[in-house]
Amino acid sequence: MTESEPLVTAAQMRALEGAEIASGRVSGWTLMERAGAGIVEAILRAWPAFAARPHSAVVLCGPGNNGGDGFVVARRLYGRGWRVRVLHWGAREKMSEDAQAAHDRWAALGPVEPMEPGRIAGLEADLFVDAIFGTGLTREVPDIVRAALVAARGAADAAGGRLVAVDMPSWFSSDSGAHLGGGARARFDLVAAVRPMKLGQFTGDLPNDVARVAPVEIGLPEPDGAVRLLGPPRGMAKRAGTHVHKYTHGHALVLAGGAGRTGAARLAARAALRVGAGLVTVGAPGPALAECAAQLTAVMLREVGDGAALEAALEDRRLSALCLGPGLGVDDRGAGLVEVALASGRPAVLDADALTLIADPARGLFRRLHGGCLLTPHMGEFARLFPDLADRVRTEATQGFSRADAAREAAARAGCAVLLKGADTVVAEPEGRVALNAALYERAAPWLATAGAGDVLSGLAAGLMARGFAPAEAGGAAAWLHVAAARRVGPGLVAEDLPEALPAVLAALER
Ligand SMILES: NC(=O)C1=CN([C@@H]2O[C@H](COP(=O)(O)OP(=O)(O)OC[C@H]3O[C@@H](n4cnc5c(N)ncnc54)[C@H](O)[C@@H]3O)[C@@H](O)[C@H]2O)[C@@H](O)CC1
Ligand SMILES: Nc1ncnc2c1ncn2[C@@H]1O[C@H](COP(=O)(O)OP(=O)(O)O)[C@@H](O)[C@H]1O
Ligand SMILES: [K+]
Repeated sequence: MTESEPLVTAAQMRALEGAEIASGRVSGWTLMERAGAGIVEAILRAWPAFAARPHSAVVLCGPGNNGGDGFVVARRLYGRGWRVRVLHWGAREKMSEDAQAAHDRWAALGPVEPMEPGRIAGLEADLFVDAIFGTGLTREVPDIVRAALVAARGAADAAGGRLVAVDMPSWFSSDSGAHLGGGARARFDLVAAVRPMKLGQFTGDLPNDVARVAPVEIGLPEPDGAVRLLGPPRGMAKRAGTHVHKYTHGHALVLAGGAGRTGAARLAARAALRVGAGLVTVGAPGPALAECAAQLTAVMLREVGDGAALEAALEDRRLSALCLGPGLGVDDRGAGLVEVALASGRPAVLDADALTLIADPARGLFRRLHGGCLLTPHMGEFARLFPDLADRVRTEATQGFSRADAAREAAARAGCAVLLKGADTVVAEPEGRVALNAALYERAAPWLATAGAGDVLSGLAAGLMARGFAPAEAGGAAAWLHVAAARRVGPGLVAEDLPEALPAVLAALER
């Protein structure tokens, strides 16, 4: 995968393909041929034994161009000496011209059998290919498709074979990754994803049922307005030079809650320092100072009892970013700090308790958000801030409404960047740009589901904002680094490990 890979919706894919064909640069038939050939290559790369000698395959073809791709795959495998059976669901005459051509070229080589699920269960093959629906899926699949995919998975398991999806496993929304197969489930060993890949391959339910996704290049140009799948962040190295000193890299202030509750802010502060802020200070109320002092060394400490104290601290213009939320408390002191922080216009990460405070309409904080803010909610906090959008993710995902759509709309309303956390973290900007950090597939980091991991994330973002990165850029880089650090530590990870794993992650980025 490239450093930042575009992810599109079905509509964007159709527009891109349509424009490319209309331009005369390429025909639909050529695209289908490239897709089929590329999918076979992806399969052979995934399992070297398949490349070493011919095996056997069953290809399930549907009524649209995804089925057309399936016919090309069948022909290509046959050409490599494979034993291939093709089961078709749909009428040839109703297919597009290109898909009909693919059908006919296969039909000159072997039979096209009707797709009967009862028959699939008894088939023995090393490879089952699902080419029933791709980006054209619009609603819940019919029973026959459900039964066919379940039967294909069962037959593959019985024969020690693999189940591969062409472009999309046929019962998922390519826009939201929502499952459209009722209660039926099947594990897919590979999704061979035509480029640009689809948003639904990296969010929603789909990643839970797919072992890996391999991109298939067919030569379409870069689309506009795509969600960006984040790769390693650039520009993380600290600038060198004779005029560079710690203040060059900014000063982050992390505000802590009361005694006995300062752990979250200390975690965030440590992360901000490790990610390169020149200085980091924890601002704590008087009764919590002793506890913080006992725990902090490189991170500095200052008493910040209330909003007025924060105002005084902010007279130091070198304080270049604030972090509020982890362990802050949802009382009047917390609200006062959030109010002063927002009024100062200083770049600020707002997480956890700060989000709860902002969600409370009686406090009137939401309308004070500005372009220098980054909100970092998990889905629960997001639902407090944007209940209607959270509802839509739940109820309209089957119609294609994604977490990315929700975050985009949320950022527009808030007038600032919104980072919605999860294994599929999305970062949206008010102008509509969205990036996705996928802790999925070869980048899975299940160990991040541990208490305090979110506090570290807000510290990372605050540290990067202190260094001068814009909120969305800082959020995206923080999410990527967070996962990279978690993967370095692996099983047994606790939140304290994450900042300590950063030097190795940052060093690897500089190599
Ligand atoms: N867009 C592109 O640039 C390219 C697309 N290609 C392939 O074409 C696919 C998209 O093809 P299509 O747009 O023809 O769409 P699909 O082949 O995904 O499916 C569309 C067909 O399924 C029917 N259908 C949709 N949902 C249904 C449901 N729930 N129950 C019953 N029938 C349903 C539609 O009426 C239509 O006949 C891609 O996924 C990819 O595999 C490739 O051939 C190459 C290039
Ligand atoms: N299964 C998972 N895979 C990858 N990342 C995860 C997973 N679960 C949670 N995370 C990440 O871990 C962090 C958890 O943050 P949060 O929900 O605020 O928890 P806490 O408040 O306990 O720190 C988020 O950055 C989230 O993206
Ligand atoms: K498919």
